[in-house]
Amino acid sequence: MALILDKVTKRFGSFTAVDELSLEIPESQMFGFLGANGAGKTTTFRMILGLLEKSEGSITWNGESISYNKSHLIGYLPEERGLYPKQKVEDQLVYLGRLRGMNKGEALEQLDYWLDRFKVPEYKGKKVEELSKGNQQKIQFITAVLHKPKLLILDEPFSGLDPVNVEMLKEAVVDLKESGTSIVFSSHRMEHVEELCEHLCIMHHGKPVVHGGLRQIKRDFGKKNVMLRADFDLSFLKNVPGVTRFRKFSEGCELQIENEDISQKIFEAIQGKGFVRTFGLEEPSLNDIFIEKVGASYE
Ligand SMILES: Nc1ncnc2c1ncn2[C@@H]1O[C@H](COP(=O)(O)OP(=O)(O)OP(=O)(O)O)[C@@H](O)[C@H]1O
Repeated sequence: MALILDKVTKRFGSFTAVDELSLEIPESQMFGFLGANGAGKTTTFRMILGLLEKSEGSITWNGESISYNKSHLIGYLPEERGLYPKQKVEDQLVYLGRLRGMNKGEALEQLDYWLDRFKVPEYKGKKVEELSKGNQQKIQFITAVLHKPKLLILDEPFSGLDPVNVEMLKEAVVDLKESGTSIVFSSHRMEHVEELCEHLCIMHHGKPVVHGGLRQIKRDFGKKNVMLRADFDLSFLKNVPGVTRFRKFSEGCELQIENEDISQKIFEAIQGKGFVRTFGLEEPSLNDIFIEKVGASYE
């Protein structure tokens, strides 16, 4: 069973923000949504949650329509964080937990668990406005997961966090996935999606330009990368037929090649030229795939 979007479209007046989007998001997995600003990710999430009316199409979770406001099975971290600045963390989260079907004891137990896990137990009695932006985000994440949702939608969960907190949050979502939660998240950082997701979708102008399993997407792309480090100038390799991109860096270069066979030609071309320290054939990165399909990088 899964979350299924069938030809989902959202129009704002004459502008189409999401255009006949069909996706199958498998259960108990992590699904990544990539796309440039304005690609339609948040609009899609809001339609999945029933917070925004679809213009066309259908969305079902395990065969039934879903609504964030009616179901305690869904957790949501919105892009526009929405905690009350003047209220204490404890009061606010107990209140929100109760709205999601928990009693006070359960909400407090979960709150303590998460505050300890995020190494911030002292925030319990603080007002939200007293916390830094990144720490407010951790509290907002706890709000989304407090009631142990089965489907968790996270809009840009890692944005604005320092590297230590990014790791902490990543570990938390991996654990949630392993305990059976289905997680859908958006990110501008392709390496996060690459690291965490089995399935993904790259949105572009409201359409999915790439969609499916990460391994299959990379296999279908065909092109590979060759990493080279050598004690001689490698620039001549950009002229080898089948080399589609040449990137020089301090100690070597990265070549994008049309297919795996070209690596043999590269190997032959460097014979006898000097000392080669690294020669590696690598899968394309999601960034490579994004550049090819969308024509621009996020970074
Ligand atoms: N309420 C609205 N009225 C009119 N246009 C809207 C509305 N909400 C979103 N849009 C437009 O729909 C498009 C998709 O927006 P959306 O917020 O879904 O993008 P996104 O992929 O989440 O972008 P970002 O990465 O910047 O958050 C944008 O062009 C946006 O301006």
